[in-house]
Amino acid sequence: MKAILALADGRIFEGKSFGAGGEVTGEVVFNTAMTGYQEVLTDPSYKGQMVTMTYTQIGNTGINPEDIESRGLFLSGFIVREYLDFPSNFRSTMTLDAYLKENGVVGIHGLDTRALTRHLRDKGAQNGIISTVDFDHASLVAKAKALHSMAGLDLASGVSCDKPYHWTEGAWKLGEGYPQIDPATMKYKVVAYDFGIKYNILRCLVDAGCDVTVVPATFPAEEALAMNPDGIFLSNGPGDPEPLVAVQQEIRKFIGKKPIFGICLGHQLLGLALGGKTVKLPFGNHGSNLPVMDMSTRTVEITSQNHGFAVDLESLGDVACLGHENLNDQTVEGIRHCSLPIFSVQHHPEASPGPHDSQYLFGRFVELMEKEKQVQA
Ligand SMILES: NC(=O)CC[C@H](N)C(=O)O
Repeated sequence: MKAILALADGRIFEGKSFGAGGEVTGEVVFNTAMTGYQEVLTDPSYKGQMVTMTYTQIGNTGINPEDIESRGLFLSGFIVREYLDFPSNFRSTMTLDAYLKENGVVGIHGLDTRALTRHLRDKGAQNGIISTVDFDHASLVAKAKALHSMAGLDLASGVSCDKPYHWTEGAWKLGEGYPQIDPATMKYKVVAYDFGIKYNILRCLVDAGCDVTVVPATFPAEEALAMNPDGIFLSNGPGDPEPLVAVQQEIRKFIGKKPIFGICLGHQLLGLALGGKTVKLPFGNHGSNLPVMDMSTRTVEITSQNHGFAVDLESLGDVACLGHENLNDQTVEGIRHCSLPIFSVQHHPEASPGPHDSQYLFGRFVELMEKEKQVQA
């Protein structure tokens, strides 16, 4: 069956349908990861977006029940060069096509994703529409043009959990799967704010020795402080951080009281809570092969990233300094509070998919909590 992708600036790509049929809209972004499409599909930070993979063959490792990063699929469309319907992977239990159908995600394949990526890189990420029901170019472009920009949209509240829960699962091991860890053996009590949290972040926190309670995006800071945690974690999530004003106000209540670690949207929210500003990037960074420098050690790490917004360093004045820098576009990749045990990164140390170079950051969070414990003792 035919499918068409139309961009708001009038560019049209014709291809074939796979996954669910219908008509969907969203901001079109490109992801440069060569593997891990299942983790990309289940990353809640893609809510409101349609993702094109720059890697050409997608579907060849199928879908398995273990590599999911959240309770569902939140992106609206999936765009690939060549969809392969015959997976070869000992863990695969279904095809990508069946998975997208089951979850109502519209897919398009057989289009020139390199031309699409170059277009987005040169003109910027923009709204688009995929349709298997309307093939009129002018009508599709008009619908794409009428969409609201990603800037200004609060999407995190829609993907967060509804009530607090305890997380006890550790990292996956070949032949063993995911272990359940006894919270009694965990040394650090962490309250993790869920703005669209990826499961592997929770597993990495558990592996680092944290007893994790996940709380909804709107959870009052007073209630979190009443749990007497050793640290506060702020998760990744979709959309623009700026409209999440109430969340920023709650985060401010932890500053000076608890060690804080933020990832991606959590990092941007922390920047805003510290009095800084965020900006929308032309096409962002989405992939698992992006170089970053840790400014405290000048070590380069290859990272997993998925963001369209970034913190503006100058707006933070002398409250926080540059913790990490993106070596491709020199954007702020992390910030460190000048005097308090507070830091955050724009990239994803939990990887999933991606290299594990940055996993040491969970250890850094634990070190900050340990130091605080000793000061309190
Ligand atoms: N992965 C994330 O947390 C993304 C953060 C934010 N939605 C952005 O696009 O910049």
